Amino acid sequence: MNEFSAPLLAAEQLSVSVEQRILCKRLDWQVMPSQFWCVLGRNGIGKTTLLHTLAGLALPGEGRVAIQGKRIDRIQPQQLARLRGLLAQQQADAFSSSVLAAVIAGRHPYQFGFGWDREEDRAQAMQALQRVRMASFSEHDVMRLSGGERQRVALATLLTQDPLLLMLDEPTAHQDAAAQIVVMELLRKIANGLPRKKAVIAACHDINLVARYASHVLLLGDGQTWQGSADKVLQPQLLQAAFGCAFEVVDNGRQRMFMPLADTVSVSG
Ligand SMILES: Nc1ncnc2c1ncn2[C@@H]1O[C@H](COP(=O)(O)OP(=O)(O)OP(=O)(O)O)[C@@H](O)[C@H]1O
Repeated sequence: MNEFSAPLLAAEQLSVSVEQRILCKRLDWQVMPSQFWCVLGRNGIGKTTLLHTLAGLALPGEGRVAIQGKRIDRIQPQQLARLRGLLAQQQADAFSSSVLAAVIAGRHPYQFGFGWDREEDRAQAMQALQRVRMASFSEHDVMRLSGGERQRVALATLLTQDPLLLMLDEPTAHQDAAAQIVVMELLRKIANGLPRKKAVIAACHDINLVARYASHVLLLGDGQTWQGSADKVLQPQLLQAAFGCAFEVVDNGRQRMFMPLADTVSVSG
């Protein structure tokens, strides 16, 4: 097995809990290079907790996570930061900094000695800002950005970190309609990019963006998960089982769209 045919990420019999509640039980899951997985499921089902566990930021209740065949808890932090990176759902800035400085921070897994940034680090950071359409903000203060702008700057930081496995918690949540396309196109391009060594996992809420861009879907339901190609998992009956409401499928000839049916959603308090 070589680096292209071996799983980039493997979860084996992974159970994830919060306090006494089991969010995910004995999950077996493999992410191969060049795949773009989206994780779907209702609020509070455990997408963030699962991503944090897969990233090695939280311990699993049972089972294990391996990246390129190596247990994640046995990988040195600097090496781990080259293998996987996580875009958190929200960014908290405790102090002022320029956008460019915040993005250059993504180069830390490659810095040694005093850790001063090199010209190539700056160039890489500027290129990442261009890819997320934020280059003109490079000298702005991160504390003065809008929510959507700040999130795209965080995405640029992840791009400069340049890990093999990009994990993103709701990367389109704060983005307008056009910016959502920019973000999802970028993620698909990264997964598909030559030499096909990378993969993307993104927790998402927009089923139609997922249908348009993801190659694979992990759908979390209560005590149950469904996984596979996006076409296989994005089925109205599976979505209904996971979200508790019915979906109408509209096919415009280019793409299937999933519309939740309002009269199947319980809105009474
Ligand atoms: N630190 C914590 N302490 C206690 N419970 C927590 C903690 N963090 C999360 N939870 C609970 O764990 C469950 C899963 O939360 P998580 O954030 O993983 O869900 P999610 O699927 O990402 O939700 P959303 O779609 O709303 O972002 C929720 O019920 C949440 O209330």
